[in-house]
Amino acid sequence: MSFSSIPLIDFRQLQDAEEQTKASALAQLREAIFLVGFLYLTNTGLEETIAKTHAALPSLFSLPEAVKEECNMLHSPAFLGYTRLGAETTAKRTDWREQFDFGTGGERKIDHAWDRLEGYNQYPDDKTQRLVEEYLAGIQVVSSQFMHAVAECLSLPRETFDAFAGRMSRLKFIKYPVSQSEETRQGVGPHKDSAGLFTFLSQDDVGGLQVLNKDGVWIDAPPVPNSLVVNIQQGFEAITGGICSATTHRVVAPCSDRIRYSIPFFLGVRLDLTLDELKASASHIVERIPAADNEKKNAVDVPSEFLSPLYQCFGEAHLRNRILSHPDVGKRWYPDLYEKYSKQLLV
Ligand SMILES: O=C(O)CCC(=O)C(=O)O
Ligand SMILES: [Fe+2]
Repeated sequence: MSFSSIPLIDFRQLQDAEEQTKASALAQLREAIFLVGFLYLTNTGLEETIAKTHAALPSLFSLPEAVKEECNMLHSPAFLGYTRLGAETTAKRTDWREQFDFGTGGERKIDHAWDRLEGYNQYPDDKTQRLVEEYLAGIQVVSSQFMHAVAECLSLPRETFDAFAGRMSRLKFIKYPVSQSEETRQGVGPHKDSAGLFTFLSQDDVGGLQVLNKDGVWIDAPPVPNSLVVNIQQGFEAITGGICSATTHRVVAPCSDRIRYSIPFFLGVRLDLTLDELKASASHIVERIPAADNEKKNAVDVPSEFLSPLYQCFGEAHLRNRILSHPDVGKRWYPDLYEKYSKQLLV
């Protein structure tokens, strides 16, 4: 099978009262997730919140440098806060973007290094805090209902994936400046999202997002008005025993003279889960997953930290990913782990 376009799934139809409509939407969802590997979600009911948030991004990123620097991610062992242009690395190259990371974290008992990933937000101002809180309130409901639909499309009880949900989900506001040279064309390099189960990404109308299809070919995910691009993350990949592989994607910086803004939400997974535990607790899920042919994709793909036996649990794999993506933050808060992970090859 070859896929050069991305399926559109109507969120409202996934919970339609009319049985036939719902069954057909669930069948489309099943094919999109397990055989194609990514999708656009429409009709989420969040259109107004999303439009309002996008409208606020240009002035947020135009705040004085000193205000943005005050909430620099360097102050946060949870990797929350502001990242200036040039401070982030993916696939060993510098990403050409600026961003704010937020989360649904808070007070945690710290037993392991990765427990520190679930920490406090840093806001540049009250207006941004209100926006983030409104966005999170809406997207948390949609993402949780989406997970219920994923279970239903496998003929599993609706709540099946609730047991895997993490305490912390993440939200980012991203700005990709206009790229002026070949070195700055990597908006973000090829990667699989590592924070959890699924990503719900709102992009503006500039374009530049690409996903790797099952044939191992990069295809454009062009802007579709009022939609969210849904990607599979490494947490879901691990729950499915690696059968449903995480979506590899990247952003090639816009060649146009326009700045690009995007807003990804990463639905979190439990940091304490281990691969061994999953083998025991998720076997009834794995047996329902339709197998896709990933051979060509795997030949050119980036590795999955979550599936590596090098890490004790999801939390450690996610922490490694954060430390290597934000090396300045990693060196500051986790110097020993930075040394260790930066020398370690994924197996
Ligand atoms: O900005 C985008 O469209 C994608 C962002 C992304 O993949 C990420 O931040 O993980
Ligand atoms: Fe991503």
